[in-house]
Amino acid sequence: MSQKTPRNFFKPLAIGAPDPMRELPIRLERMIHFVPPHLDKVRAKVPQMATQADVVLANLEDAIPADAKDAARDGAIEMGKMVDWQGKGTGFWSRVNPLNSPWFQEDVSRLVLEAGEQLDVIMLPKVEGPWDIHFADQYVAQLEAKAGLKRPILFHAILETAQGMALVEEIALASPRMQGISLGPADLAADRKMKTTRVGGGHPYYRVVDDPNEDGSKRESAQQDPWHYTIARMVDACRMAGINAFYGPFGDIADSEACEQQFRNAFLLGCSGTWSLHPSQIEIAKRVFSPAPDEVKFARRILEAMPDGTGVAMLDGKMQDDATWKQAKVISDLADLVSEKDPELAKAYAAD
Ligand SMILES: CC(C)(COP(=O)(O)OP(=O)(O)OC[C@H]1O[C@@H](n2cnc3c(N)ncnc32)[C@H](O)[C@@H]1OP(=O)(O)O)[C@@H](O)C(=O)NCCC(=O)NCCSC(=O)C[C@](C)(O)C(=O)O
Ligand SMILES: [Mg+2]
Repeated sequence: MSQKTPRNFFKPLAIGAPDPMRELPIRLERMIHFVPPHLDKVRAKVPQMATQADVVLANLEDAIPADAKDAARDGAIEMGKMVDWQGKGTGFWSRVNPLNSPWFQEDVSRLVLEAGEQLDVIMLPKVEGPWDIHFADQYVAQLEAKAGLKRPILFHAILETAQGMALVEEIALASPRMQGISLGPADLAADRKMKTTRVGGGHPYYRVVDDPNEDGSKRESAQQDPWHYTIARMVDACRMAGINAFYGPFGDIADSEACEQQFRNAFLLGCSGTWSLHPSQIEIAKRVFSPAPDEVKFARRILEAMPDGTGVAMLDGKMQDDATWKQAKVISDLADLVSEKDPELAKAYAAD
């Protein structure tokens, strides 16, 4: 048997570590905003970021130069103390360096021992299989016990390798700490030997061409989404495990239109949120990952038309039944969560 027994799955992995969570806390996580914590100027804006983003993340991994890793770690711990994260209802996460790097051990030990009470989630990059999660799980339990933490720290894995992709279901199920998974399109592209130099989004060469026209006129063609399979598979793995799927980074900061479309496709396919690398992407993510008022109103009409969620009803010529009731509930519940945080949208959802 390669799996733990059901009873042991929810036992703490170290004496004195907090009990693992059986249900994930219900949180609005439309965007995970990436902060380079070694830069004093950017770190100074963290209190402001905490009022704008649902989650603020101290990034210690890629994009932080090797000679700034120590400063980034110090900056991340300072970020933990700069804001009353739980009081504010904003998530505080950190992306640590990978397990095979010279920085992982110190990243995790210092974060848990010095900022463990504030830290909601550790993001683990380049996860290859469940063994990576098991190792980090045990290590964090030891540290939680040492720090006397009462609330367990959760894990978020990034899918960045072909092997991680092939084992995504096992990764999603590896521990009760698993909160979610994001797509890492840049590393994944490299590992798969995709011929791209972008961070997410489409590619002008990846397209479908219409059949030839009889008159020989120019054939229509359109770009396709090279991430469709990956995102859909990630969503299935996450939802099977009862955790959340997230899109990830969109590197062309200047192309807000393409960013919005990529985010929207992920939202429609089931993702709860995305990453923002630049302040301008926070607004895009907020727009996309909050359901549109028209959709919310229609969803609530479905719920009202079928109060106990069974039977059949017609709304505007469209058949509704138990399954559309469930779809409507997803949208309505998300709108409730958004409304708690956003009075403007609460008003728009409630308006006739
Ligand atoms: C892209 C960069 C260099 C452009 O930075 P910039 O300074 O050139 O941009 P700007 O437009 O000139 O900045 C305007 C203002 O916003 C500030 N600013 C700018 N960014 C931020 C930020 N994030 N948070 C808070 N403030 C920010 C910036 O400091 C400036 O402030 P100022 O007006 O007071 O001078 C910059 O935005 C940045 O460093 N972003 C984070 C990048 C990052 O974390 N990359 C790694 C994640 S993606 C990844 O790892 C891939 C993955 C998953 O692993 C895989 O696919 O494999
Ligand atoms: Mg990466």
